[in-house]
Amino acid sequence: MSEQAAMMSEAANDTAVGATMAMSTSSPPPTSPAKPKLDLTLYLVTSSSLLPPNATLESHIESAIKGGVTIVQLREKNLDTAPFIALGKRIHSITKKYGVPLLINDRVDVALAVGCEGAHIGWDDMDYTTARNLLGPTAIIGLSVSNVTQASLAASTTADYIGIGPVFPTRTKPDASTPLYPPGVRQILELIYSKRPELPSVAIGSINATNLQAVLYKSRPAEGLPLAGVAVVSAIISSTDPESAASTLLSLHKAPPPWAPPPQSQTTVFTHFYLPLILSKVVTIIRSIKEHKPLVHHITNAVVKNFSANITLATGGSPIMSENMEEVADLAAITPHSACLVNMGTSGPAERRLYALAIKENNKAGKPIVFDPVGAGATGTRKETVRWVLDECGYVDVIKGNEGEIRTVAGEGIRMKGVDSDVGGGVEELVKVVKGVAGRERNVVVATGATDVLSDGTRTILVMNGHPFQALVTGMGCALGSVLCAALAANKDDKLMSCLAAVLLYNTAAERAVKRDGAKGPGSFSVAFLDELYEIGELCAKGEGSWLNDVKVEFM
Ligand SMILES: Cc1ncc(COP(=O)(O)OP(=O)(O)O)c(N)n1
Ligand SMILES: Cc1nc(C(=O)O)sc1CCOP(=O)(O)O
Repeated sequence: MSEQAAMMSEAANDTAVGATMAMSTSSPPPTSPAKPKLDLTLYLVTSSSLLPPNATLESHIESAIKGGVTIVQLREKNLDTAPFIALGKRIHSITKKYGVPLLINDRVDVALAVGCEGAHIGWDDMDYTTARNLLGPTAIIGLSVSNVTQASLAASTTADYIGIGPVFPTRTKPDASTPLYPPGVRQILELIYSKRPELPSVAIGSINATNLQAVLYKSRPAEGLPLAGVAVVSAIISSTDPESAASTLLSLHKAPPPWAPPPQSQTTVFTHFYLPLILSKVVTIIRSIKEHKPLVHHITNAVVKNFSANITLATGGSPIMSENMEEVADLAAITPHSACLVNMGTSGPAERRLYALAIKENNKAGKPIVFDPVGAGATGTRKETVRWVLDECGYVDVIKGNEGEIRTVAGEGIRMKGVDSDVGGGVEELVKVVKGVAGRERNVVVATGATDVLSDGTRTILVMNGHPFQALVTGMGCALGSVLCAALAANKDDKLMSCLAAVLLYNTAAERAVKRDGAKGPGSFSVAFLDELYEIGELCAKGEGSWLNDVKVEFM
């Protein structure tokens, strides 16, 4: 008998996690044991090479289980068979104590020898059918997928779960495929759901305490199973306190993300029948800006700072223009009513670091972020900045841009001339794009133009108010970001409703401004516009909504 065969036969006599977790090695016994309970909430995948100095894998795994890890995978790329099996047995004796399943990565032979609960199989490893035949029907078998084609094949097996990755670029697996980012994970979840609706999945690849909630939130399909959990290597294995690293990840998994609207808060039905109710909410939101005087932290371009500050003040908000990295966390936490504008009008490497920090800190504090992808399609650098902000920096509550910018965000190969948008698609086409981006990002998108299009992916509104002079004043477009921030900071319940209030305020102020005496061109218009913003705020403070009599909105 070979050494490997001897070990496999010895392992068959080992007891797995209780009787229920034993797995068969040949033909199943007459009364087949049940499959071990599979809880993928927090999946620890190991790598001894990433342990901190002096730590042992055994103690690290035990601590991580105490912190809340629900399943462990032994993934050791540089171990020969015998030491791999020996390590597997030591780890299994720990995981069994806690009733946590242990799987072996890639090596079905080692899984059999250890007598643990199953194996995780990659695309280049043993084929699923052979692995299932060897491990038996009660073993847990997981399969890796990195694209929809693999997902389709994996979902046609009887695998117990799917590992989807990499979500982000990761140093832990140098040969990993192209990152999927949360929207790519969502596409795979939708595909899996269409083939095997009950099949659970985990995501893997650079998931940590900073991005876990964004991964779960942004990858959630409109219909079907969300991710059952996340799988991590370095976030726990490289920590010097694996118990607290695991418990932090677990609590983040269980808590709703701070940016999620309170349950049942989005009750506004956007139809013409409800227009009076919608407009009365608009008045309430603008009044609440006056009441709360929300702080609007501007990270914006040099060209528009002064104008944006004045617009914020006229609306009833409190502007601060700060690009100091040291202040970002304090500004996000200083008051319950604040929001942050990230406008990439003039952006270089230092600004990009600032955007990342601002998004992270405001996400943590549950404060809304409005992202303005200025000139998104103009250069490769800007396109990459947009991709990076949305895919890798966290969650942005609102994306506001002109048609060209929003189409670029959607992934269209628009070539913009600077920051202007003259892509010339029809409104119907733009509605599809705006809805698509909002659905993909699970946020609100505001596309500005002669007709403004607002959508949260489900509810879509067209606003046909405003005046052509708005396009002739530098900073007019950017400063709408300030008003969106003020409205979102004052009312977090329904973000689309807050955006609608901001857009109606802005465009109605423009229409009223040109009717003022002396507003004959863009210069005098911009002054009259500030006055009108202020005056409409005063009207709303008195509960007065007659300024909304001329609104032109369409609900879709
Ligand atoms: C939970 C989980 N998902 C995916 C993988 C990746 O497995 P694989 O494709 O076999 O790559 P290696 O881990 O062998 O590098 C995983 N291990 N766990
Ligand atoms: C083991 C593994 N599999 C991946 C996949 O894409 O299938 S990514 C990956 C490494 C995950 O490690 P970390 O959490 O340290 O980034």
